[in-house]
Amino acid sequence: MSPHRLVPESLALLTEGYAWLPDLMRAEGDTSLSLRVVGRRALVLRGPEAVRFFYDEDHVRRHGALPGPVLSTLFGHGAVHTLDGDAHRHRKSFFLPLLETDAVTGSAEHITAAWDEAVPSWRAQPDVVLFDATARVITRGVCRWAGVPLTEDEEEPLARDLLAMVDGFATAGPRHWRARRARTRQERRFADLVTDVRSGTVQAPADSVLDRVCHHRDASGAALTPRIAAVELLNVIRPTTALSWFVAFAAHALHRWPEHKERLRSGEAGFATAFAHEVRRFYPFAPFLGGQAVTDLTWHSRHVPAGGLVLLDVYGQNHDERLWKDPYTFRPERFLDHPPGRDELIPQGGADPRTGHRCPGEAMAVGILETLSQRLADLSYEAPPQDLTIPLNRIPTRPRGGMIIRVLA
Ligand code: HEM
Repeated sequence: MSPHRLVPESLALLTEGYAWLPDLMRAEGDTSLSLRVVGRRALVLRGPEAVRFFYDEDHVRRHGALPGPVLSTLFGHGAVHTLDGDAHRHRKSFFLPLLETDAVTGSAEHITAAWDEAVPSWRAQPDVVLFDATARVITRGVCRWAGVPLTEDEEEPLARDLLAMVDGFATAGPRHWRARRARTRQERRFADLVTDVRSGTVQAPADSVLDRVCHHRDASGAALTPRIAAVELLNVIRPTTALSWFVAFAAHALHRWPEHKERLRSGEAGFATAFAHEVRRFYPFAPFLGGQAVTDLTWHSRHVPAGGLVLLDVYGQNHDERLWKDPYTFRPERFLDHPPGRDELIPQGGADPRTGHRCPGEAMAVGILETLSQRLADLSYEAPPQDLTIPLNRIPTRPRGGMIIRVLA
């Protein structure tokens, strides 16, 4: 096989989705790959050792690596995701308190309370699209926890915009334009909120996420502009609401393998955590991560010149049989026997979140997914006939019908 493929790979990504890099790796019989992506040389890699290589700032930088359409929808221009070195470390320090137990338990408590408030209204409806209903629950809970004021009327439009920003980042056409409009609208609204807090018109609860973003200073010592503060505030609220994808997947898993319901209900030590990890490993969400080679790089005899792309095959690594026995079997027990190694399970990035780009919301994501999976197992509902397929050529994907449930009295 030729070392550098010349097929229009951006097109392959759009048509093949999550299977794109794993299929190429399989054809190569290897854990790394050289190819061209929109005319640029690229190195693709996976595995715990590759994770450490990828997260070494002497090898890969993020600035200039993320395409404009991804920034205009998913992350926001000027976001922490795009920074390197000192600028990154300073900005990241705003997010690091999310790793603390207070944030993990506090956010989960607020979101679980919002779930409990919503359940009676679900009973009154014939059918509930769990994906959409969960987004509304999480939006209410995370805003309360973060100190962001939100009236009941504002909940649904905000939840819809937050989902749209994630849903439209990897596609052209109407989903993408909806995502851009959603981001423009919410960046404006959150920037106004920051301005109001700074002027004293709105009170932010002391030490809340809202309070902290208004006072955060960058490496230069300057306060964040209202727009950048809005971008980073959204980088807490938006991905938390994106947990709706994992909750829909958790419901899908409980539908296909209902034996896990009893173990979730029983409160068995460690099982809910193992279940949350397996949902994050098994189901597709982030396909891969990308950066730019700082210098000419060689990985396992494959080369990429300075300025070329380096892609970490996230979905492929989470299903690599060298790391996971029977990778396509949903088996939470694997994490009871063996808690995930730092650089093995990487649905939210790898290496150390304190120094690199790994997701600072990972512990929150696991905590929220644990409690909402338990709530789901406790809920009395049936799933009416619906399309449960999860198309792998759609990024991000989910059960086609959004997991429709009928909540019983
Ligand atoms: C649905 C659950 C989530 C998924 C799948 C997810 C996934 C990811 C991934 C793949 C990255 C990129 C890592 C890298 O570039 O190396 C990331 C970064 C990030 N995530 Fe998450 N995340 C989730 C939830 C959260 C939550 C709940 C928060 C905050 C409360 C959060 C905040 C962030 C931030 C701020 C970054 C950028 C970090 C940096 O560049 O230093 N995420 N996330």
